[in-house]
Formats: sequence, C-alpha cells, structure tokens
Amino acid sequence: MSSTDQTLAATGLTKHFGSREAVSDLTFEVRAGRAFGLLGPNGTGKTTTVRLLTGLLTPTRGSVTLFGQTLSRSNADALRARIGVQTDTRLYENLSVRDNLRTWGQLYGLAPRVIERRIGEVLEVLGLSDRVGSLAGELSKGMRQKLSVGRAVLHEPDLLFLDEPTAGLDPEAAIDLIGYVREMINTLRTTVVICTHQLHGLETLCDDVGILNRGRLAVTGEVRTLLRRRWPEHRYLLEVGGDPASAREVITSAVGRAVEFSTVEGLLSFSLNKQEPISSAVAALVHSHIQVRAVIPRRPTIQDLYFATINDGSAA
Ligand SMILES: Nc1ncnc2c1ncn2[C@@H]1O[C@H](COP(=O)(O)OP(=O)(O)OP(=O)(O)O)[C@@H](O)[C@H]1O
Repeated sequence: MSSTDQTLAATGLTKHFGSREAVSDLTFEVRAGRAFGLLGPNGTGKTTTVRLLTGLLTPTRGSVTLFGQTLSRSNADALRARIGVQTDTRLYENLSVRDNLRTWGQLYGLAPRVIERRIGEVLEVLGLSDRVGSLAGELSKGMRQKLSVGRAVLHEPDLLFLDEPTAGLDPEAAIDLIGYVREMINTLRTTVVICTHQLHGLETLCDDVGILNRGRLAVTGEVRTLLRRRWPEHRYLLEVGGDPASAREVITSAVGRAVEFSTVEGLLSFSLNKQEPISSAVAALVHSHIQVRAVIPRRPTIQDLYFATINDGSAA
C-alpha cells in the first residue's frame, strides 16, 4: 500500500487519565475512501480514541499519522482543516439553521459564494431545506443531529468523524443519512470513521471495523475478511413442516456427519461447509416427504462479530 492510500494511522496509541488507562496500544489504519467503524461498549475508549486521532488529546504513548504526516502541535491546525468532526450536537441555539452553517463555513475559511452553495446542497440531501430559517434551538432532536452532520461536511472534508450520527433519527432518516455518507465516500473519496452503537445494517456503510474492548483493540480489519475468517461455513435457517427432529436426522444423514442444530425463532439453524451444498440437504428432505417451507441463508453480520468479540473478551 502506498502512503497516499493511507489517510489515518494509529501506532501504539495509549492514553492514561491519572492511573486509569483509557486506551492502550491501539494500532490500525484507515485507507482513503473507506469507512471504518470504531465499535465497542460504553466507556471502552471510542471518544478518547477520536479525540487522540483529531489532535484534541495528546497521547501518553504512540502516534497518529494523518494524510501521511505525523500529527504534532505544529501541524495540528493545518491537518484539522481537512477533517470534519460531528461529535456533539452543540449548536448556536439562537441562530437559524442557515446562520449556524454560515458561521461554521466562515470558521472553515470558505468563500461566501461557496458557503451559500454548500448550505443549499447539504440541507437538500439532509432533508432540512424547509427549516433553513428556523432557529437551531427550535429543532427536534433528529433535526439537530442532521444539522450537526451538515456542519461537519460543509467544507467537504477529506476525513470525516461521525459519532452516533443516526442517534435520534427515525429509521427512514437514518437510512437516508447512511446513504448520503456512502455517496460522499463514493463520489468525493471521503474517508469516514464512524463510532456507533447502532450495529444493525452497518455493513452497508463500513468497509473496515475496529472493535474496542476495555480500551484495547480486540479485532480490526476488513469486514468481509473478518466475517469469513470467523465463520468460514455457510449458515442456514430452515422452516419445515412436521417434526423438526425428523428433519435433523435426514439432514445429518444427507451430509454424512454430525451437524449441530439450534432453533432460532422456531426455525432450524445449522451450518454447512463449502463441500456440502444446501441443495443436497433440501433434496433429501423432499425425498423423505418433509415439507420445506423456506430456506434462508443466514449471512453473519457486523453485529454477530461484535457480540462474538465482546463475549470472547468476557470469557478471557
Ligand atoms: N477526561 C477524562 N478524565 C478521566 N477519565 C476519562 C476522561 N475521559 C474519558 N475517561 C475515561 O476513559 C474511559 C473511556 O472513556 P470514553 O469516553 O473514551 O469511552 P466511550 O467508548 O466513548 O464511551 P461511550 O460509548 O459511553 O461514549 C472511561 O473509563 C472514562 O471514564
């Protein structure tokens, strides 16, 4: 990988608050134009990590590289100009939506013409165009959330940090927002680091993940590779008519080995490896006059990986 591909890298990043070690020895990288999900339970060090990565905190040990340069006091301001951070919803309550964004545009050093164009574009995609004149203090929680995202992307940053961006949004708005972030990645090659507890459907956004547990990076890498490595077999859910015990027997005999079954919401759940096609199992069931109502491939998700990783950590 060339250094131009790498937008962000943490090497041995460690932060102590007094005797408390908030994060320890974090080493990972995020390549340009990719979305990295930084996940973990409450109090595990996500906010601390983002503050270290954006130069708001100085590490006790280790270093951060942004756009190929090691982050230091002397270059922090210049590097931060290329970053957008949506970490809280603190807004200018007595200013309108437009004036909130204008003020931030001026702080980013954008030309007035660019500010007006970007305000229009950002409010349009976030579905806030009709609230341009409303005071920030009068917005609903979800609208405030959208405005804080709009503020972070106004200057079209090369690197965007999002902290719980979908919190407070209704499901439709959450899907829209994730779609918008994905589009930014695809069209502008924006690099995104997202901290979230909303794990459902996260694979539509994240290419890579890092799962923090008790301040340490338990797992990091490409989502697809991590899922394949953890679950090399194919999982299925099966809905059959009649006694599931008979179905289990037939499948076991068709596969020719002891298959482990469980029941998930009344469905039979089991795994097959690549050499064991599901079609043979289904054919054997049909042959035995067992009605097959549904065969659902159960692809593992980031959520599965998250819980498996956290459980590994608890067991250790
Ligand atoms: N300024 C600080 N002074 C002392 N301890 C701190 C400070 N900031 C964070 N911590 C501690 O560091 C640990 C990690 O906190 P952090 O806020 O980074 O977690 P988080 O993963 O972002 O949590 P959440 O998901 O709840 O937002 C916690 O034990 C927290 O109490």
